[in-house]
Amino acid sequence: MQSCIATANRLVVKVGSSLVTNDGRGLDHAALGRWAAEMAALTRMGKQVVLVSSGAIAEGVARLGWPRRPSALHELQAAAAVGQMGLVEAYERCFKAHGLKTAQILLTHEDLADRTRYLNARSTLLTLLGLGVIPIINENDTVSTDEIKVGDNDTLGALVTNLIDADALIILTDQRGLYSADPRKHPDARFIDEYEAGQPELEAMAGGAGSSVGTGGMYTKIIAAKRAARSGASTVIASGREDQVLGRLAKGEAIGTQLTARTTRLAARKQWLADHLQVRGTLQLDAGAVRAVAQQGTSLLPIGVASIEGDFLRGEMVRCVGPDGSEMARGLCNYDAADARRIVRLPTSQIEAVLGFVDEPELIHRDNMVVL
Ligand SMILES: Nc1ncnc2c1ncn2[C@@H]1O[C@H](COP(=O)(O)OP(=O)(O)O)[C@@H](O)[C@H]1O
Ligand SMILES: N[C@@H](CCC(=O)OP(=O)(O)O)C(=O)O
Repeated sequence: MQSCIATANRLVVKVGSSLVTNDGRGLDHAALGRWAAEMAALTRMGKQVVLVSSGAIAEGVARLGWPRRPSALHELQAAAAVGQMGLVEAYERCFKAHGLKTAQILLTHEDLADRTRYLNARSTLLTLLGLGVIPIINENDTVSTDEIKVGDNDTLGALVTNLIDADALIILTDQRGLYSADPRKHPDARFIDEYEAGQPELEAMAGGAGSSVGTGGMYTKIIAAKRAARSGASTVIASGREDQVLGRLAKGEAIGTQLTARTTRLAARKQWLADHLQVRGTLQLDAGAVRAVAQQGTSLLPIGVASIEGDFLRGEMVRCVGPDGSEMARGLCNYDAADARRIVRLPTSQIEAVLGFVDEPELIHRDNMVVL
């Protein structure tokens, strides 16, 4: 089997607390340096890399000289604030050694649940990647209370994977990958090389929370892989202590456990389009446009739209109906309702003359449309 990382262009790499902090003893600077060197090599191969790093609380606990991880929320939040400083300072230094700039992004659940904030987070991350910067993400633990937090960084890694349409998620941890049972308790457990993400039997293999340093254990990694697979991204769970783990995966070597997404990214996106978004308006297509979209699989151009109902913003979901009023497709409109009204029935070449700008030549791009 060739690792899915070989063909992935955009990657999210998640590293867990026990790895980052030497099992809670304090930041493992040598390990951070090794991962930074490997991620730098990936960027030289043309891949875009986002790092999701845990370890703020564990590092804060070590810096404050506390004997163990506290349980009171305000103490955890205080520890996170102290530890996050050390984390980003160390990463900045490690990436700088390879000529790479870093950016700190602290996210909360609300940033990913609220549509406007979601789009802002997405566009900031994509801008940073376009600039060749390595975004380093963690949950904003100091302001996240139980009710509103993502809770663990495996889940955060999957949410970020979906947020930026990454091709794959790599979860580095303190085990070689997934075993048929927790290897700490079952030394005879069988190693899993590859499995289809989202299969229920995986959840049975992963016990509860793992080490005393991290939060998730293997269970949250399995659920993260299931989540990432919904947007068509496969997940690799591997040991962060394995020599050259990222570089070897990028060369196609099968290391760790690969949890493969069954659907392609495009098919997953279309499923999401079909299921999840609120419809804000209606485009009435002429018979020629219905034929082109439904039978020839083309994008929807303004010339094929007779009229528009509703009030929607650029990027919002609209319904496409035929001359008989029946819904035949849905998609994300490239223009807001007011601009779209001004360009319907016109050839693409006239968009600029009418609006003074061209966002996209089509009203709805094929990739952002699902035909019903
Ligand atoms: N089926 C399994 N295969 C491998 N590890 C497992 C399994 N079930 C539970 N675990 C435990 O999960 C731990 C990793 O989770 P965790 O400590 O939260 O790591 P991280 O900090 O990297 O997120 C392993 O050390 C292991 O003890
Ligand atoms: N945001 C927390 C990480 C929580 C977490 O999920 O840790 P882990 O299970 O080690 O990935 C921190 O930085 O301490």
